[in-house]
Amino acid sequence: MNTALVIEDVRLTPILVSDPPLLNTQGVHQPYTPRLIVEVVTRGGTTGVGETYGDGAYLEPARSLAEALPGRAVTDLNGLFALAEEVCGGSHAAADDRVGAGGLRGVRNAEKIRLSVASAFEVACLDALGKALGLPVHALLGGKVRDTVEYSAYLFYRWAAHPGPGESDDWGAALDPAGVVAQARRFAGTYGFGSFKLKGGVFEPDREIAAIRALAEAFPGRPLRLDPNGAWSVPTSLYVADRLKDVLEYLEDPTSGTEGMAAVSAGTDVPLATNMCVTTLAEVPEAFARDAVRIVLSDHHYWGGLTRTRELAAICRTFGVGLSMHSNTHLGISLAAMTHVAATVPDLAYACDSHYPWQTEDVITERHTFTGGRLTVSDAPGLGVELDRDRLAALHRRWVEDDGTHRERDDAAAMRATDPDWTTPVVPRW
Ligand SMILES: O=C([O-])C(=O)C[C@H](O)[C@@H](O)C(=O)[O-]
Ligand SMILES: [Mg+2]
Repeated sequence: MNTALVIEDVRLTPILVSDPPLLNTQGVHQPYTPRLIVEVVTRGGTTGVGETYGDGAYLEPARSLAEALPGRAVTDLNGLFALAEEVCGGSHAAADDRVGAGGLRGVRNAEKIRLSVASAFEVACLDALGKALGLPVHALLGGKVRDTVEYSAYLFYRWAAHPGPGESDDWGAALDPAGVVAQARRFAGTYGFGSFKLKGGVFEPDREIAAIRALAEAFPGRPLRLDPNGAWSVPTSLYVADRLKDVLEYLEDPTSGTEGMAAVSAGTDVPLATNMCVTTLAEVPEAFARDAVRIVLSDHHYWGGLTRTRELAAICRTFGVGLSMHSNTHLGISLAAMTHVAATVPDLAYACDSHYPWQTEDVITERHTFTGGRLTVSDAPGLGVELDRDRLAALHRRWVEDDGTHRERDDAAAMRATDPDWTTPVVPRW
């Protein structure tokens, strides 16, 4: 073994990053949201970085893995996942939880949490290996098949400001079709995005139909998506699909569960996409057999990293199901990882999601820049990003000083600051 590639140390840094008051069916984003930054340091002196969800359920298995990893090589990615199974297996297993923030991204179980943790270590190992060899991460995944990756504008209904403390921005409120169109125009003008996804499930369906119609009028012929995070019944989903069938590229998770998604899919020609109904391998056979989804939105965190995202792509290809990328309040390390893996997937037919424009704080020295709605795939060694240690320390300090209010993402709790009676809505909501 090349001893320079042996892991000597692993550093974990939980942080809180500011987040605007973006609305979804469960409530509103908190002013600060947790992420976990993973650094893998080799004996050769190379440091690789990764990033994942940062709620408490992820920290405990991450600590177990960080303790067990030194002495192994950054090349041993299969061994990394076997080790994760050994050391994080039963730790802090959260049962199926469709009512927490995890409910916005499907089933929540110990395996998915473990994969979400291990994925950050995998990305960090690939970053370190790439830096050590002078190769970009995409080369370690077999090489890029495109030079740029397209992203879509991720539109949210939102308030102008958080009701309590929090960072401010100049986006203003977006609570009606005119507000959504204004937000989309700014996204298109600033970043060049050519397709638009609206986070729905916030208002009753007719109001959201009106917003999508307004977008279709403002951006004729552009791909549009609506994602209520499973908030609708099957009949409501079919009602919306019927009214928007001429303008939607796809409808994302209109209803919850494979059964419902299959029923909606059978009743409309609008393709259904998901980051909720199929988020684990165990869910693939039934969902694909029942034609419940046409597009899987992969999230490399919970699908278990970049290599496994490529495996998912092969499965989807085999069954004629499209693949794109889901996003969840992430920073520049994960955006770099998403871009590298997306660059290697041959049949990427849809613009990927990213929350990144909403995240004004980052832990890398140079922010990613979208041009024409695209990111250029980096050919620099590793992920092509550098950690900004001062920023990392400042965001960690915020995490340390937090009284616990923001260390767990809880959109319903954030909503209660405005509406004390708010509880996570039971689905179907409409
Ligand atoms: O496509 C999705 O469902 C998401 O991006 C999940 C997120 O949690 C989204 O709902 C959000 O940020 O509020
Ligand atoms: Mg979604």
